[in-house]
Amino acid sequence: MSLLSVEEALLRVITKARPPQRTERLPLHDCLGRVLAEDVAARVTHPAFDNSAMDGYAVRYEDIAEIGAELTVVGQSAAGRGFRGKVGRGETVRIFTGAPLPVGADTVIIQEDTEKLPDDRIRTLFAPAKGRHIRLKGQDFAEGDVALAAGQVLDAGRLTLAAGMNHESLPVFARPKIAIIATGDELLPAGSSPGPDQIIASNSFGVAAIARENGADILDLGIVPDDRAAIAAAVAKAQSVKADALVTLGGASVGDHDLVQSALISCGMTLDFWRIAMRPGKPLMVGELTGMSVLGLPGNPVSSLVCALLFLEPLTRKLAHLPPRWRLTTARLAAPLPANDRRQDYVRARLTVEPDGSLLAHPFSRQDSSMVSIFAQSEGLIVRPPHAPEALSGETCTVLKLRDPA
Ligand SMILES: Nc1nc2c(c(=O)[nH]1)N[C@H]1C(S)=C(S)[C@@H](COP(=O)(O)OP(=O)(O)OC[C@H]3O[C@@H](n4cnc5c(N)ncnc54)[C@H](O)[C@@H]3O)O[C@H]1N2
Ligand code: MOO
Repeated sequence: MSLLSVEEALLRVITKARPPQRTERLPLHDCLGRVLAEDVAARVTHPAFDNSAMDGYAVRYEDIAEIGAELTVVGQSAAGRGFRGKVGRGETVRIFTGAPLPVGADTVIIQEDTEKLPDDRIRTLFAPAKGRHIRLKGQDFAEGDVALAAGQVLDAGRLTLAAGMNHESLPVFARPKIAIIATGDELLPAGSSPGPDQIIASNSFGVAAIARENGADILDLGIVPDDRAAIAAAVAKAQSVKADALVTLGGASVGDHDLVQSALISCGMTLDFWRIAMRPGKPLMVGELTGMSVLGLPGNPVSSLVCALLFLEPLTRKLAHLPPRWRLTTARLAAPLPANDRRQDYVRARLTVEPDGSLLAHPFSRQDSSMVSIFAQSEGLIVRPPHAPEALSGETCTVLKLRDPA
């Protein structure tokens, strides 16, 4: 059986996904990490008026071109309370950072470059260039300038700019809705008392976390038994809330109780592919059901998490209009690895930082895809391409980073 490569599988997941065009208007504080749905133009000009960048004195350049000029202080311009008069020959106005530049002045001399004389007079100790320490009206942006564009992700700088442009709310794309169904007769919710042969369903939490941190809202449809009608009922729920994607957990393999694929096909799903050359995660299934992307993840906890990182994360980001996240980096192996077979391997590893800032990857000796404790301790996954030869300690390897090393 020839298996689809990880790259080909990812390409197929991504090219078929259609990002929803739903938008909403949110207060700025709720916009962090959201994606702008429209271009945004400035409602004001910034700076709104010529103003001082420093605390000092507003002067006429021609008066202070020579060091040692003596000037009379005729008033004060503070932020929010400007000087209404005019600066004439031999005159200056005490000015503070952000305060409007008075009429007549064209330069600011900082107070450290002056000394006070009796009778409200000052002497200059330095001759700044003409126009020094002045922020000109509109030098940042002018009313009507489109300074933020549709598709941009809102971060600290862009939120500050939006507020500065006098927007209290912004039009953003709605977060895509992703429904999750855990399947398996053996599963019980976390916090319950497992009887014989029962286990706690854990995967939904990690899979939901991956979707959430990449911009999705989650609809956790809970646990359904290995039963076609029960699976169909849960799928109908996902359709009724118009989920943009459906993720199933478990029942993806070839056992007699692995019914997810056939149940979904009975519901009308078009199967795109099933099974890929990857470890863990071989039984990944991908399809489409009434406009909903469907990802069938394997039940083993580590398999479902690795598949979620490799396929659900990029799918979610596309549905959320977010750019791809670049998780790959390089490290040196702290231990040798055996030659690989035909499946691209994602080897759980701890990462440490060397004194020169480079990363060292320490593969765990136990890689069973049921061992969620090992995954939870891993800072990265060493990527072993299909048929990679044996790797020696100290060799450079590619790592998919899960979190920053401590
Ligand atoms: N004959 C073959 N057997 C298997 C193959 C194969 O190719 N031929 N593939 C293996 C691989 S690889 C994987 S991965 C698993 C995946 O199987 P399923 O997706 O059908 O998963 P289940 O059988 O439902 O569960 C596997 C394992 O994980 C536990 N599980 C399931 N759901 C959850 C959950 N939500 N939270 C925590 N743990 C869960 C379940 O109890 C099982 O122990 O198939 C291999 N078999
Ligand atoms: O690919 Mo399975 O996910 O090996 O355990």
